[in-house]
Amino acid sequence: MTLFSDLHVHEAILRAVQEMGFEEATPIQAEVIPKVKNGRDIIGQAQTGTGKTAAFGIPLIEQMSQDEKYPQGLVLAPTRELAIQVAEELNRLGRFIGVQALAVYGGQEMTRQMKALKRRPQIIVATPGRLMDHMRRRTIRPQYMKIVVLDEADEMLSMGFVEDIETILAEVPEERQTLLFSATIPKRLQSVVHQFMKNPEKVQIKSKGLTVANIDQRYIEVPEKQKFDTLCHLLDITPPELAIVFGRTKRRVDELSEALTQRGYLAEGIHGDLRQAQRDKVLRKFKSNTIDILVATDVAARGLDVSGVTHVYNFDLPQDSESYVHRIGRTGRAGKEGVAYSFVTPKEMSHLRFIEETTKKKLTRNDIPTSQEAMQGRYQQAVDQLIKTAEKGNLKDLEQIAKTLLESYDPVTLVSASLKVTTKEPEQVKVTLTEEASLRPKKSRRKQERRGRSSQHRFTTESRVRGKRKKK
Ligand SMILES: Nc1ncnc2c1ncn2[C@@H]1O[C@H](COP(=O)(O)OP(=O)(O)OP(=O)(O)O)[C@@H](O)[C@H]1O
Ligand SMILES: [Mg+2]
Repeated sequence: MTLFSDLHVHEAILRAVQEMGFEEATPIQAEVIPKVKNGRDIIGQAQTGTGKTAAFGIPLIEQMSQDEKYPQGLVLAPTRELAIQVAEELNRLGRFIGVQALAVYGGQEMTRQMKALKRRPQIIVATPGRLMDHMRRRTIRPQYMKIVVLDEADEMLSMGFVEDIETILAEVPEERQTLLFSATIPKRLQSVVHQFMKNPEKVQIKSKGLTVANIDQRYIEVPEKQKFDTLCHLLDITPPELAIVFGRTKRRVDELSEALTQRGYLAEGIHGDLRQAQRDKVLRKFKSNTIDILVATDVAARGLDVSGVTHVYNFDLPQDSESYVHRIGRTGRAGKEGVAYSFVTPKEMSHLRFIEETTKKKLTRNDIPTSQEAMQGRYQQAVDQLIKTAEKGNLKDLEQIAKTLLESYDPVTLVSASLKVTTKEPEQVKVTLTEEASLRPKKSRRKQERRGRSSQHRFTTESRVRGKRKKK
């Protein structure tokens, strides 16, 4: 066990860390913090939800000086939501030491960002496209940057941001320190990565596989047409606290969130074609538990840290095993337990085997849940609701009515009837989703790696659009 004080973290940051409730450093933090302080370039790989943000955030904040006029630290992130989240975490860590971070991302008014830049934050957290806009307008000058962090580096590089990152780094002083983090750093990207770095040291937290042990990973072999009922049944059998359902395309996400709403679940969708204000609103509702199901494309797969996510459903199996790792990693964070279900069509079974081989983790097979099981689940929810209400008390107003009813009916009939009234109706609403084609069988990993970087194919509609980067 390593305490933050053992790592000689600045006192003001120690205070912040305490307030955030961190008792000890996670393994990646314990390894990375001293190394960054020594000035090394670092490639940090550790599983999802293990505190990589603070691993780079703490030493980054420590090296910012308060009297510089220009930003000295830069964090690049692949999505807007992640940029916002990382800036928030840095601001929490930096609040007592007086270091500020600002998120700068597409879809937000330029004027607003320019105004915020006038407050002279020491750290800029940005999506690459918007940062380049600011650099062109000279509203952000990278000449004084000392440290650059590429969070979710593999995603940014395989998304088609390589040129942007090259452009950005060309303007950052050579003698900078470069840090690169992700839960997955595929071999095929290592040569790209090295071009941005000086003799980097790889820090990899040893683990059995790419995924965390506290996620219970299951799969259900299910024909495309039965996926939706299967999802509803699972939601009824074990209602999640918060759940994320991943779909392959934007259309899929729209249709799914609509269908779930029709069936009475509190769900909303998020994807790259929505206006930023809408994306923010949906995420806010999810974080505040106003909705309990977030339906998303891979735009929500990377880095997002929402506490209380108990379940992830891969409604559609992802193309890449990296995407699988990150999607399911939205649960089981910071040592908590989580469950991840993946729906696999019969034709996709070989693709599932490929994912298992890459992540070094076998998934547990589950049968398709039956309507009876779902019905039992709904009854159980009614029972829970009844007991909760009974235990809460404050039922005085109804007591007399209850007594009168008991004079004419027996208690068993009455309780059964009240359960029936509170039980959620079974699937009456007919729902039809546009069918998605099964994924083509994936080549074996070795063959794929031999084919080199050209094999970073990304077939999904979402990724193709994201590849154009402005749409992110
Ligand atoms: N030392 C710590 N003790 C307890 N909780 C921590 C600690 N460090 C970070 N956390 C919390 O753990 C959660 C996950 O951290 P973080 O988002 O940095 O994970 P990550 O490794 O970047 O995951 P991902 O690969 O999904 O991006 C956050 O809520 C963070 O505040
Ligand atoms: Mg992260």
